[in-house]
Amino acid sequence: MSLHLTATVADRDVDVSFDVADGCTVALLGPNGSGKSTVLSVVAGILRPDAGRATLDGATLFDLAGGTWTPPHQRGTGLLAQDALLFPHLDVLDNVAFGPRSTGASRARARDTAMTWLRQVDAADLADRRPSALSGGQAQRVAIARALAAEPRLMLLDEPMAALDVTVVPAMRQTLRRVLDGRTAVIVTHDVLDALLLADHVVVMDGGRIVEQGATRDILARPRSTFAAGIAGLNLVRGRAEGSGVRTPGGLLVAGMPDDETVHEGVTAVGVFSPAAVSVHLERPGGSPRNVYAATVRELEPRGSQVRVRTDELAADVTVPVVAELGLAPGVEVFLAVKASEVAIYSA
Ligand SMILES: Nc1ncnc2c1ncn2[C@@H]1O[C@H](COP(=O)(O)OP(=O)(O)OP(=O)(O)O)[C@@H](O)[C@H]1O
Repeated sequence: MSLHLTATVADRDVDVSFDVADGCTVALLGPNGSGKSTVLSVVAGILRPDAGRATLDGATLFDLAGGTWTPPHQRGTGLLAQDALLFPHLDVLDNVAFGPRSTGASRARARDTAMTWLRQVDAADLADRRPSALSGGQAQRVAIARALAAEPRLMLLDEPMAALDVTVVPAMRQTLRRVLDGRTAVIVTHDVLDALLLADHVVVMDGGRIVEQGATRDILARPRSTFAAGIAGLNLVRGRAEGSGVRTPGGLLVAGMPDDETVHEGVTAVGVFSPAAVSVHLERPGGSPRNVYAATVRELEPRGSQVRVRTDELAADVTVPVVAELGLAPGVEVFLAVKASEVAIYSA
């Protein structure tokens, strides 16, 4: 059940092309407005692109040059949105039985199938409730069962946990991990844990374009886009390779450890380093060779025994006593320092 997609939506400035291999889950990541939901809508058949072609396991979902447009209900795709959108007048069992019923199963058989799926998502005990008597998390479990009961060839999930109380998210993520295992799926998410635990591959979008894609662990370990670095919790500076460093468009030379195989003088490259490797000073530090940036503290964020100090472009993790000693607060001017040995430089 592999998906091949190429699509352009001109008025939203979205232009993408990617594949999802059989049985794999791809996470679509990217900042707000980058086009993730647009891509899902195109695949689901809710939105007609201006150009492009998509096939699912060889069947054409659309081919605009050839004039083919398969309507949403004939695509074999199951869409799970942020909100469960259950039929309010049907009880849970009949909500889930809806898919099998509409493909011709008898009432009894459809209800059997529905019960099987409700068990899969740990919601069998809710079978005779009305949607109005469900919590958000319970309703979303039922929505997952309803989508799966229709036996989709491709599952599309648009931030399925974004509307849920944070306390129910870990259990829901476990359920999704179980039911998506071995299925072909695309999940839109902002959460690094969703990417790590649910997706084999990630596709990172920005401004309607794909800026990087690859195996989840590769992208999160060696991000090449600011967005992927952000969700991986890493600092990233971009520029051109120069000597053993990266020269940013602002003229700053960031010294690091270049990956000799990919980094050649002048290529577009990134310098990537952990906030834990960054020290914070009130005076410009001298001494051992280090990269030093002047910056203004924008935000302080507690992280266990550390505090993440965010500036416009970079972040540093320091201890609480350091925050107190330096009097760090939003608006304070600081110098951030990172040793060249802590900066990985690779082509972008
Ligand atoms: N119904 C619509 N009509 C016209 N333009 C739209 C519509 N929905 C979204 N857009 C525009 O299309 C672009 C992509 O939006 P889209 O919702 O696909 O992004 P997204 O990555 O899913 O964002 P988010 O993370 O905020 O949900 C944006 O410029 C947005 O303003």
